[in-house]
Amino acid sequence: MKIFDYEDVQLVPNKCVVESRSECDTTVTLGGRNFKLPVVPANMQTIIDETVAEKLATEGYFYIMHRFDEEGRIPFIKKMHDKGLIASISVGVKPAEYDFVKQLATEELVPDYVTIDIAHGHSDSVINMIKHLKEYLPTSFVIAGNVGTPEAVRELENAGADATKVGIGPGKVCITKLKTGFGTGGWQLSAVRRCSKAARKPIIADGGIRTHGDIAKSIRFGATMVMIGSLFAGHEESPGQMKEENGELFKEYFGSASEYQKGEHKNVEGKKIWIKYRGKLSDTLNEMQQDLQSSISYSGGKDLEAIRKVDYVIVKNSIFNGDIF
Ligand SMILES: NC(=O)C1=CN([C@@H]2O[C@H](COP(=O)(O)OP(=O)(O)OC[C@H]3O[C@@H](n4cnc5c(N)ncnc54)[C@H](OP(=O)(O)O)[C@@H]3O)[C@@H](O)[C@H]2O)C=CC1
Ligand SMILES: Nc1nc2c(ncn2[C@@H]2O[C@H](COP(=O)(O)O)[C@@H](O)[C@H]2O)c(=O)[nH]1
Repeated sequence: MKIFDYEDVQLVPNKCVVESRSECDTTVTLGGRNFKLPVVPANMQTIIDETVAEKLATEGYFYIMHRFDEEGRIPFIKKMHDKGLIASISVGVKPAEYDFVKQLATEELVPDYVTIDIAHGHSDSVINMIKHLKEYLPTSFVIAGNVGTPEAVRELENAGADATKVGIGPGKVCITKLKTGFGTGGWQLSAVRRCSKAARKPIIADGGIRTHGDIAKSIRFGATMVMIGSLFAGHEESPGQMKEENGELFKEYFGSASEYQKGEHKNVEGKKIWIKYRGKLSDTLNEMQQDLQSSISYSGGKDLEAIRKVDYVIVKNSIFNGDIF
């Protein structure tokens, strides 16, 4: 098995067919809707809140609201639908979540997208939740995860998932790889490649994106969409605390399985870091779009499909995926 990660690979340019990078189309379709970028901010409490979700939806970006404000989900769906925006929420797999899904069906509050968000998605608990969602909310687009193997992708797809999310442990605030010895940290790009070869439905590559060029690499190896946490942390709009140190501003970014999220030190697989303040989210989104347009131009095409066909070379081997421990 050929194993590599983002920093080990470079894509090989093809002859340019556009006169300006602005001609390159970065839009993607997921669940029958078009979005401006093949990128979704991570469904984490220090990355997205209702204000950020509304901004993203209004401006034509895909978003997934986190699941950590359980009571807030129903009012959130109502608010988004009242404003004519997509409602995209997350659920877990505990018994109360089954009742929540039934309540949505009873009240005819149908989210457009539902993401099942747990650490070890290749499990009966996720398969059962996919079936429950398909029974009660058959028109919702179900994203299930997280997984790291082709077998898991097939099994979740066969259970009814409309897309799967790939990435166990490559995240910036993830310590799963250190605490358990398992995961796709250090070979996330290869895992995306293996999973996408087995997939019949879209794959969302989740975690380990450290530069905008990694988005193009994810697409080259089969991702339809890329979920990103750390590069979206630290913005003016990012939820969470800000601090000043030696005249510089920082914002917190913590893992969903960290003690900061859980409120206790039990089964902790995440940590907190401070990200240097980055300014406005729109500036980052615009720069991502420009960089991806440039990637498309180097691929010798006019849209994301062109990236999928380019050659690549392995330039080095690494296991730390940009993280310094
Ligand atoms: N993408 C990634 O690499 C990772 C992401 N996370 C994020 O952290 C958050 C919390 O995740 P999670 O703990 O799953 O959510 P929950 O705390 O909601 O746990 C979901 C259910 O799965 C069980 N569970 C969790 N981990 C395992 C495991 N390794 N084997 C068997 N059962 C398990 C839990 O039981 P019990 O707690 O009793 O075991 C619980 O019943 C999520 O947002 C998730 O996305 C966490 C780790 C890795
Ligand atoms: N192992 C853990 N993974 C986590 C945790 N919280 C979130 N995540 C995953 O990380 C990505 C974001 O990765 P990044 O490299 O872009 O920062 C996120 O989407 C989750 O899948 C956690 O506590 N532990």
